[in-house]
Amino acid sequence: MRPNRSAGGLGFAAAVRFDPPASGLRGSLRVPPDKSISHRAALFAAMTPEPVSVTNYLDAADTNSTLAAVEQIGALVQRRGAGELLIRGCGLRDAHESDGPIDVGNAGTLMRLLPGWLATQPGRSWTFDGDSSIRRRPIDRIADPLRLMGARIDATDERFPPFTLHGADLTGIEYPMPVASAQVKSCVLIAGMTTAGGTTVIEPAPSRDHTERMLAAAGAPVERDGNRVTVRHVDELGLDAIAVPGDLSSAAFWVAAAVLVPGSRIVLEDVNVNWTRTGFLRIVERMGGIVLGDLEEHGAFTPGEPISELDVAHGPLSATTVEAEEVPLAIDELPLVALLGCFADGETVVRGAAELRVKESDRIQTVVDGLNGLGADIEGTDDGFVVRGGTGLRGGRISSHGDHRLAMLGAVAGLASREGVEVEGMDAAAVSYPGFVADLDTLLAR
Ligand SMILES: O=C(O)C1=C[C@@H](OP(=O)(O)O)[C@@H](O)[C@H](O)C1
Ligand SMILES: C=C(OP(=O)(O)O)C(=O)O
Repeated sequence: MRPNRSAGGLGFAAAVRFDPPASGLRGSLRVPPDKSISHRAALFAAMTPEPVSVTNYLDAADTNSTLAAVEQIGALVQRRGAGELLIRGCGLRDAHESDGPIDVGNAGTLMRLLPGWLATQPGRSWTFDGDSSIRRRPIDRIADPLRLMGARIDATDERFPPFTLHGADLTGIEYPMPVASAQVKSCVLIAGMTTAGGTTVIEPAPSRDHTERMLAAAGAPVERDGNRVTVRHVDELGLDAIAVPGDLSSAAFWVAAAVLVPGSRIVLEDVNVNWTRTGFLRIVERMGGIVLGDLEEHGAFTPGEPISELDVAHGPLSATTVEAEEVPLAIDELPLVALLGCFADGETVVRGAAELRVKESDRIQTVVDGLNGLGADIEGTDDGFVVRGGTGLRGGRISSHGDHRLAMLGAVAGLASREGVEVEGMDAAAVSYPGFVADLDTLLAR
């Protein structure tokens, strides 16, 4: 049976209702292409002097901002069909100055990675800006290492967009990162590949490694030694083709929905199962949820990313604790851990996740307020949350606060609740998953 869903309102304020379905989610689905890998595909293609073919590129607001940005600095993007692009780049040392500011929209990844490349262009400057959410997100985390390498960055209140970046001939550094952030690591490695002696970043804990994999595929010498990642000098990148796999962070919403809604059994196809992204699946498994898939690192996709199907069924859950070292491996899925915690026996705790406070919204505050408003018993801490679970959710109304992951969290909460949930600002899902509601219809139609 179709869910009872009604939409009202205009623009970002549109509210959409998600009711518990009469039977579970069923069938198979291809989730959208990976957002992190799509951003990197466009950026790396733009840095490459020869044309690069990209297939299965994510057509969503964030990754469209990246295409617009690379066009603004001189790359030509030919759109050949759904998700199919041919990108003719500028080469590593010839990014053009842009007429106006580069608008990163809502995309933190674009705002933190592109400066890594542009900082290497001596004598040229660019201004970056974005939406109201991006203007609250710090850039000192990339400005500090880029300044140590020789670039100049003038930021609003020292650490926020809009900011202006002045490129320079950079010097290599060895950089112990104060936060476990794949965006900072990627920025420094991208900048580092033009430095004479190379550049090393030291991660406090492993984070997603798509940049390292793409660097290696493009011929940039990159090595890992424990938590140290070093990139060495390269004159130009060489890449022919990039095929983007399915996004685990988007798949995670269906994993949670299938685990929570009685009678569910679904298969998600061609999902990227890079170990640095599958922390959420390990957490779900620890809570007693059943997700079957081939999570070994083989079956490589281009360039060097493993994929698998995920076979997920409804089942009971028990509480778990997520500690700091697991956080970067499941960072964007932690709101879903809070939701699962509401249905799990015992107390679910997430610690060491203060980074959630500087995402598209303060995801500790918005998750805690949002789920408590639906009948949860969840308490925020400085660096995470504590959920007293087992009673499920009544339902009610939740705001996305313009945050795509909050919007989709609200939808899944509605499916799992007793009385249904109205999500205010569901349109925010278009940042990473424009087809979310249509895909839900597919899983409810079987
Ligand atoms: O490198 C990336 O593509 C990303 C890294 C993570 O951010 P941080 O590096 O800030 O943790 C993640 O939250 C974001 O959605 C995408
Ligand atoms: C935090 C996210 O992305 P970004 O940092 O690129 O805005 C996200 O997608 O949840």
